[in-house]
Amino acid sequence: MVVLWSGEMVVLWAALAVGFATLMVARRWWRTKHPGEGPKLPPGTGGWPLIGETLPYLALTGSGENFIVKRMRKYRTQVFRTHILGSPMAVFCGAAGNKFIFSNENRVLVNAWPASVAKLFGRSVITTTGDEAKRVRKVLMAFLSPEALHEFVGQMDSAARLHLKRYWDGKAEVKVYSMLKVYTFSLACSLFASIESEERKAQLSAFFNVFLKGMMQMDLKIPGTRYYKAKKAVDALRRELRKEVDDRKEALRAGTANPKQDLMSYLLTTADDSGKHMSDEEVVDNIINLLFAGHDTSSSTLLMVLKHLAEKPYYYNEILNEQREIEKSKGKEEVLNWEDLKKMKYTWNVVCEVMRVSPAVAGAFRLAITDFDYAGFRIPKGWRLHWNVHTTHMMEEYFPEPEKFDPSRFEGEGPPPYTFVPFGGGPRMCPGLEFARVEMLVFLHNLVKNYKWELVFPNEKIHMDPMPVAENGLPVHLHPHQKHS
Ligand code: HEM
Repeated sequence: MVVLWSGEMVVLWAALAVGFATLMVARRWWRTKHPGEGPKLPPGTGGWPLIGETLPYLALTGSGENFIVKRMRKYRTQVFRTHILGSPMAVFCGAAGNKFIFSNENRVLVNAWPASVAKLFGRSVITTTGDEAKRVRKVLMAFLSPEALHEFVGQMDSAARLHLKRYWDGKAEVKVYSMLKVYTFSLACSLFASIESEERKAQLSAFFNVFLKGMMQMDLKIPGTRYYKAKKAVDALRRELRKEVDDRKEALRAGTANPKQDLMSYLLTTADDSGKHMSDEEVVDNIINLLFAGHDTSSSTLLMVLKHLAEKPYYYNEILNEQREIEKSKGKEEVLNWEDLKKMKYTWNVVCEVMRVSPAVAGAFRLAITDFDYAGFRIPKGWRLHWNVHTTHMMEEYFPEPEKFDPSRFEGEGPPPYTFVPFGGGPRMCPGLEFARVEMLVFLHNLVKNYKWELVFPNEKIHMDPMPVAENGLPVHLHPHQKHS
């Protein structure tokens, strides 16, 4: 019997491993090119080895709209294939594609974030699927439903007034982008965890910004890299919020905290259908999750609203008239309530039109959990799936003259189903929609009734990173209205 010395063994195993890997790659390539009988793969290309079409996807706009529009026109199908961010991917276009994605969660596809991102978020709403996701979302909705939010409108109004007083009043110029981020983060700290101290908010915000910068990077486990720093920052956030949870539990036991005072209290006291409560870790992870999903999205949307209103005085004036009517119906110190929000129809139509032409979120990703056929094409199990907001919003067949800014599109019945999708749709639709609507309307009410504003750089560029960001932070000249006697 020949005895191989350990060096030979290593070489043999290495050769076997390389051979096996080559076979697997060749098999996958063969299956892609020759899917056998039945429907073919959607039209498209896998691009370059390994990187696929990631570079052209990212290069065009940072969120892929032009990349998608170009291919939609070229292939003239409801779905095309590409290879981005390390996976073969099917891109679903238009209302039919959105409907398919939104209606098939847990049947043929599931919500899917890259593993490195999921690791940072722990066990929370965006990382769970199936029954677990339904359970978590149901508990979250105890706080995010319109009924629960009725109670928070006044608090949001007071927060908006305080923010404007502190950061805008008396200034000739403000940088809108950073101010909006301060507003939405501060509001989230108050309403999610009753954190009011400015010092504490600043500390959490610092951790949070490091986390945001590094979360979409590769997990290289190398000190100094963005992902490594993000991991450290999210661990610190967890520790800080865990302290808040411990204090709150104690206060709830002692009867000195209200079970409905904020998101944290709701999560600690709301049981799921089987009577089980979230663990402390889950409460913390879900608060971090909502801070992430719910503050940059609203501030980026408000950024675009303020830009459009500065450029289009007609819509600004119409909004001002609507908000003045509401103001007139109230006492000076009286805060806004749910009934007032119902009267802000015109303002909301303008916000919707801004979200149509300049959406904050580009779309989302899913994972095919089985082979399936769509529009006459075969989509293999394991592929990533993408639906895109902006491309649908710019389709002539749903929105005539799509480049034209026209809030009247949202009057009456509004756009047909699955065509206006800034918040997604189906079981994974944004659960923060109502929260976002209230926080944005309350802010706009307070801003327009006090100020008009003018862009310092009228043609300031907006780029997607991955949400709309203004090149210079959108500085504006502030013009306070004359006070009525
Ligand atoms: C204008 C502001 C906002 C926009 C445009 C927006 C948009 C979206 C979109 C497009 C999705 C993905 C839906 C999908 O995967 O199909 C999403 C998910 C989500 N949003 Fe929002 N969002 C906003 C504000 C908020 C706020 C304020 C909160 C929390 C208070 C929030 C919490 C979430 C959560 C937790 C998810 C994940 C849901 C899941 O995976 O089941 N969002 N949002």
